[in-house]
Amino acid sequence: MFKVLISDPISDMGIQKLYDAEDVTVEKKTGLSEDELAAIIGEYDALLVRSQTKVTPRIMEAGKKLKAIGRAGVGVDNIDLNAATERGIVVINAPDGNTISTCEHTFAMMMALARNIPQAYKKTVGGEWDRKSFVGVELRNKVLGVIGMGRIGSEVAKRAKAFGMEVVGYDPFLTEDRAEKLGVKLGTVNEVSAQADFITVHTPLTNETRGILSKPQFELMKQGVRIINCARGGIIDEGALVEAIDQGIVAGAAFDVFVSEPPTADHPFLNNPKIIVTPHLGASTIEAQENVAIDVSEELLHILRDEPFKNAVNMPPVPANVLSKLQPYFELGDKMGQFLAQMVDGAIGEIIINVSGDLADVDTQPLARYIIKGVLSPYMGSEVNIVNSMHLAKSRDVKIERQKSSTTKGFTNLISLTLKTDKEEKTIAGTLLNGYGARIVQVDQYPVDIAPAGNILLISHTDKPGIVGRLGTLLGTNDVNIATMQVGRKVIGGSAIMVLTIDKPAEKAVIDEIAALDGLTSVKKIQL
Ligand SMILES: NC(=O)C1=CN([C@@H]2O[C@H](COP(=O)(O)OP(=O)(O)OC[C@H]3O[C@@H](n4cnc5c(N)ncnc54)[C@H](O)[C@@H]3O)[C@@H](O)[C@H]2O)C=CC1
Ligand SMILES: O=C(O)C(=O)COP(=O)(O)O
Repeated sequence: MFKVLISDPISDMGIQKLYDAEDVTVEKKTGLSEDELAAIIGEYDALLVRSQTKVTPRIMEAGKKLKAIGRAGVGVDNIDLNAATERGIVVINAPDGNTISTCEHTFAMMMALARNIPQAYKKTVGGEWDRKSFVGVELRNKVLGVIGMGRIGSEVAKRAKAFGMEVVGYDPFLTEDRAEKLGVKLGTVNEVSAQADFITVHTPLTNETRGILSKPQFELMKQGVRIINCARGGIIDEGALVEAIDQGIVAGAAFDVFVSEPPTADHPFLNNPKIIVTPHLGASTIEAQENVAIDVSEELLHILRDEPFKNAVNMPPVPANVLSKLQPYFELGDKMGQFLAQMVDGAIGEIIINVSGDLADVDTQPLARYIIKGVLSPYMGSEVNIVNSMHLAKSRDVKIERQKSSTTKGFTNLISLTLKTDKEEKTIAGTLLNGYGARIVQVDQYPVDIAPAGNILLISHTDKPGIVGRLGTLLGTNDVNIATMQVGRKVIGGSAIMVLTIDKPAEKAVIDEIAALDGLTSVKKIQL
């Protein structure tokens, strides 16, 4: 039974799938301090959060069973992604479900700002009928600057066009083509700053976006510009904004987010009549909360059940066409990695993955994650998974090389895997055989046909009469039943290999006895 902890308020309707799952129990405990969360997180397989819970390295360290952290929303700046990746914890978000709500909140803020609605409301309910202090501006014919033209920024731009605004946008990934489709003029941050009457930001908070609008940009802006931030506190420098308002450059600002949330009572935004604020409400609609909770719950179930999932934040996305081609080979890759790692002696220094056939048409990085996981798992057990396998290999200075070649040796696809250790270099090759499934078809220079599963003995010996018989007798006396057996050699009387699948793992004492047989050079026990 998987245990899921929900530590922020999340729509009950949206997480119904989790409640309904027979293999999952759900517990809700909101408003926990870091100490309180650290004390209980060890019991849970998954944690579901919004933006309040700070998922620090300490929480992950205490979360020994944590397999996944789900973020019911977009921004994951409250989750330490590096710490999650190092520990093999998948972090998923729900990137699509709150786009429209946040876009609409941005518009609500822009209009409230243009017409002084919060300030006018306050006076009116206070008993004053003040019409002259709140003369606003129209949006029509104004220039809207949008920094960050992703999901939310693009939706804001579309609506701005409907309001008769001209839009100038900046986003390092915005192509001329897409800008044209959206009817948006492209500009740099400084050009946007200089041309706009309203500026709204819709980027994540990163080292590049922190303070993207600061003193130098405010100095370029038109007198009377209005600024909106419904993305993340810190993208617009809070101090520089207050200064620009005092200097009369900025006529007003609308903020949904703060550098530190909630802001302290003396925060300069809270008593400035030109700044309107909301408490991080962008995604707070019934619809958005249901959408993100549904999306994240479905993904969590996939991860817990070891099924394919799509919105991992700490793994590169895999396009659907690549996934459909590679997915059948994931298990083979994992097993080949395990097989070869148990075959070699010495410390692994380099892993070379070579693919040929149809597989060579696509980016093999996702397959490589499975292969590396397989290579490392005999040493690291369940500590390694497809999220952290690359990271763990690199952090141990293991070189990973991915190659493609055109020789398939008669197979439709072939994966060839080489491990270089400080003592030796070994290669195996595997494929999926139509109707037969995964097969290892080559061990070093010997052609073989091995289903990569169960208990395998890999024996190197000299090709001479009697060895097979002696080995069979020895295993029989020790009550080890041979299921399949293959012998491979290049020349008569030369070096040869034997591959046996046996019905139960051979004890160490039996392996030692086999190793002592005359004519044997090595015996390796491989468990898959
Ligand atoms: N206030 C709220 O409640 C909510 C806030 N958000 C925040 O809104 C932001 C945007 O969300 P989405 O549009 O869904 O994300 P998105 O990933 O679709 O868009 C972000 C865009 O920012 C762009 N970007 C990244 N670095 C940039 C830079 N240096 N300069 C300019 N553009 C840059 C990216 O290329 C991307 O197009 C996120 O920070 C998210 O956390 C999202 C939902 C609710
Ligand atoms: O999705 C996002 O990035 C948000 O900022 C929404 O945050 P919330 O889930 O409302 O705490």
